[in-house]
Amino acid sequence: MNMSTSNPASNSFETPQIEEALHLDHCLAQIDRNLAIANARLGEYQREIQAAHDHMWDARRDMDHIDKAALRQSIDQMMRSSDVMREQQVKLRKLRASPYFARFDFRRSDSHQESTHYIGVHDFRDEDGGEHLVYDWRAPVSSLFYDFETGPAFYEAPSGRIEGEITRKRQFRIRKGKMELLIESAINIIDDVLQDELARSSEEGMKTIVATIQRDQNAIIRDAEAHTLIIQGVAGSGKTSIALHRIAFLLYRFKETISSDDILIISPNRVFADYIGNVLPELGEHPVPEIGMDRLAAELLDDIRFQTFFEQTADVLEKQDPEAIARIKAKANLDLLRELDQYAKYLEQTSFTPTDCEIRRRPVPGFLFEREWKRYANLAPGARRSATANSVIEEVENQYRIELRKEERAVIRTALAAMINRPTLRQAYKGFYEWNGRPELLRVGGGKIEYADVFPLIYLKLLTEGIENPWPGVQHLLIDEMQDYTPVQYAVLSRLFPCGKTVLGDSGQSVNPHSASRPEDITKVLKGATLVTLNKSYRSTYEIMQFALQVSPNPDLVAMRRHGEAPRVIACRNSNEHLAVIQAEIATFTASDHRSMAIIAKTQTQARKLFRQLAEAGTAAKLLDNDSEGFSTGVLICAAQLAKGLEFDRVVIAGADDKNYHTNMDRNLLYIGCTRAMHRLSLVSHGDPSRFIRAAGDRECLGHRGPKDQG
Ligand SMILES: Nc1ncnc2c1ncn2[C@@H]1O[C@H](COP(=O)(O)OP(=O)(O)OP(=O)(O)O)[C@@H](O)[C@H]1O
Repeated sequence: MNMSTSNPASNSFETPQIEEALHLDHCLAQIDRNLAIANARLGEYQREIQAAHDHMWDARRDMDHIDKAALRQSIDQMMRSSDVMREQQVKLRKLRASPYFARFDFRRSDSHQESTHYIGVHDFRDEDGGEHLVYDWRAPVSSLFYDFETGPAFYEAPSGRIEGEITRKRQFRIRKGKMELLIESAINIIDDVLQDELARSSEEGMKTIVATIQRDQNAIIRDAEAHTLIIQGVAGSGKTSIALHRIAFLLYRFKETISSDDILIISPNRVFADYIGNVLPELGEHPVPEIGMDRLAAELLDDIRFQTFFEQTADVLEKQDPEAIARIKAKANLDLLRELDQYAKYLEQTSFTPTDCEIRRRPVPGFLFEREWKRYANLAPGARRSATANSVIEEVENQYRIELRKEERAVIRTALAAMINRPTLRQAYKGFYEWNGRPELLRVGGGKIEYADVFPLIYLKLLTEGIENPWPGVQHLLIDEMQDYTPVQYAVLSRLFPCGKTVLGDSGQSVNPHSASRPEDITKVLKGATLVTLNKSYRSTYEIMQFALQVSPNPDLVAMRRHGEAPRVIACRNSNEHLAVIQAEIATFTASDHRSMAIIAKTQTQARKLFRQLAEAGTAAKLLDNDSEGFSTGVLICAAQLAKGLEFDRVVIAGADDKNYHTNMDRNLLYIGCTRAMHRLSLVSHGDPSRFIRAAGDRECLGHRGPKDQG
C-alpha cells in the first residue's frame, strides 16, 4: 500500500495504515457475511420457484384456472424477490471490490459526540442492521466530505442544519478488496487523488467521479431546489459527469417519487449516449432512457420527412451557401418564437367565420357557433369540432324544446364545418412566411424539409393543433450540448416537458454557430432557470489546454495544472506524407499504454476519405458516422461534430491546414477537436497549418520546409 500525507506533523506513518487495514478487513468480513446470506436466499428462491413449476406441471389436470392463476401469481412474486436479491448480490460484489473511498471524523457541536463516517458508492450496514459501515456518497452527512476540510463544518440534515468540526479526513483507493492508496491530509485532501485520477488512461466509457467531486461541482449535484438548472461550463469542466451524478443524487433523494424510467436524457447522438451509458449503473442506478432531437422530432411530426442536424451541419460546412445560412440564422433567432406565437393567435382569430343557419325553420345564430368554438379553444382540432357541434345541438334542443333527428344534427355539423377555415399544418407553416413577409425563408428540397424548419413546424403544431405527448411521465429532463439547440427547440421542450430540467453545454463548442443558443437566450425561454458556470477544466493536460486556448481564447478558463508533452503541429507537403504521419501516430499509440485515440477530421466526407486511405494502406481503424451505435476504445476516425462530448487519451487532428480551417465555424470545430485530448495532441496539415494554430504548439515541418522556415 502506498501511503502519503500532506500533513506529516499530524500523524505517524504507521498508525493510520494499521488502523485502516484492520477496518477494511472488518468491513470486508461483514460484506462476505452478507454475500453468503444473499447467496443462500437466492438459492432458496430458485429452489422454491422450481418446486412451484414442477407442482404446476404435475398437478395441471387437477387444477382449475383459479388455482393456476394463484400459483402463477405466487411464482411471479418469488421471481421478483429473487430479482431484488440478485441486484443486492451485484451491489455487494461491487462493494467487496471497493467498499469506500473516504473517511472523515465529525464532532457535533450540540452533543460533542465524535463519529467516524466511511463514504462509498452505496450505503452498507451489516445484516443485523447494526453498524452503519459505509454511507452512500449522496447521504446528507456525506456532503461534509466534499464541502469542508478539517475544522468547523456543517451539513443540512432532514431535521435541520448540524454544526460541528471535522477532526480527520482520509482518502483511499481500494481495488479488488486491496488498499492501494491512503492519503491523510488536513489541507486539500482531494487534490492529490484528483491528479492521480486525471492522469489515468481512458476507459471504455465515461467514468464516475464520486471520489473526487469538487466543491463547486458538489453544489450543483446536490441542488435539489432549482427547478431548471443551466450549467455553462468550459470544455472538460465535468458538466456531463456532474449532470449524471446529479441524476443519481435526485434518484436517491426522491427515491419514493422518481425512478430511472421517469428521467429522459436528450443526447446529441447514439455514440455519446453509449459513451455515458455506464455511469448511472456504476453509481448503482438503472440506466435512464435517452433520445436524440432527430428521433424526438420524428415522433412528433408523423410522416413528414426532414433533414437531420448532422446533415445540416455537413451542408453548411461543405457548401457554405449564404442563402441557406441566412435561413438557418433566421430560424435560430429568438424573434422567430415571438412571431410564431403571434401568428398562431392570428390563425385562431381568422380560423372561424360564423354564419346563421336554420333547423325546422328555427334560426340557429352564428354567434352561438362562435361562442362554443371559442369555449373549446384548448382542444385538438377534431375534438374541438365535435365538442362545439355537440354543444350547439344541446343548446338548440334546450332552447326550442325539441329533440333533433340524426339528419338535423348532421345539418348543424355540416354548417359548422363550413365555418372553420383552418389550413393544414403545412399550409399554415408556409402561410407563416407570407404573413411575416419573408417567403424566401422557406425552401423544401427533395421531399424533405430543412432541419431549421423542423422545430418551428413542431412548435406551430403544438400551438394550433396540440400534440399528444408521447412522454407524459417524464419527471426530470437532462439536455446535454445545450448550445446546439435553438430557442424554438427549447420552447418545444418546455411545452412537452414542464418538469425539472438540467441543461448543460458550452457556448464555445457549438458545431453550427448559425444555429446555436447562448445560455442567456435559453434563460429567456426556460423562464426562472438558475444559471451556473464552471470555468475549471479537468480533462486535458495544461499544455493541451493552453494550445486550445490559442485556437479559441477564453480568459475565464482555468486549466488544471497537470503537465504533459506539448502538442505538435506537423506540416506535410502532400497527402502521402499526411497519411504517413497519421500512420506513425497510430503506431506509437499501439505501442503505448493508452487505450483510446481519435483521428478527427473536419467533415464526415474527409473522415470517410481518410478511413479509406488508411484501410488501403493496411492500417486498421474504426470509422464513426451518424448512424454508429456505440463507443469503443482503440483507434476511431470521426468528424469533429461526432467527437463532441467524447474524450480520448490521444487525438490527431487531420487536415489541420489553413484551407480547411479558416472560418469561425471551422475555429469552433478545431477547438472541439483539440479539447477531446486528455494526454496527447497532434495536428497534421497539408501545407500551411490553419491560421488558428500558427502561433501555438511545437511546429515540425516535413521535407524541405524546416521548422524555422515557417516563421
Ligand atoms: N471532480 C472530478 N474528478 C475527477 N475527474 C473529473 C472531475 N471533473 C471532471 N473530471 C474529468 O474531466 C473529464 C471531462 O469531464 P466531462 O466530459 O464531464 O466534461 P464536460 O464539461 O462535459 O466536457 P466537454 O464539454 O468538453 O465535452 C472527464 O474525464 C471527467 O472524468
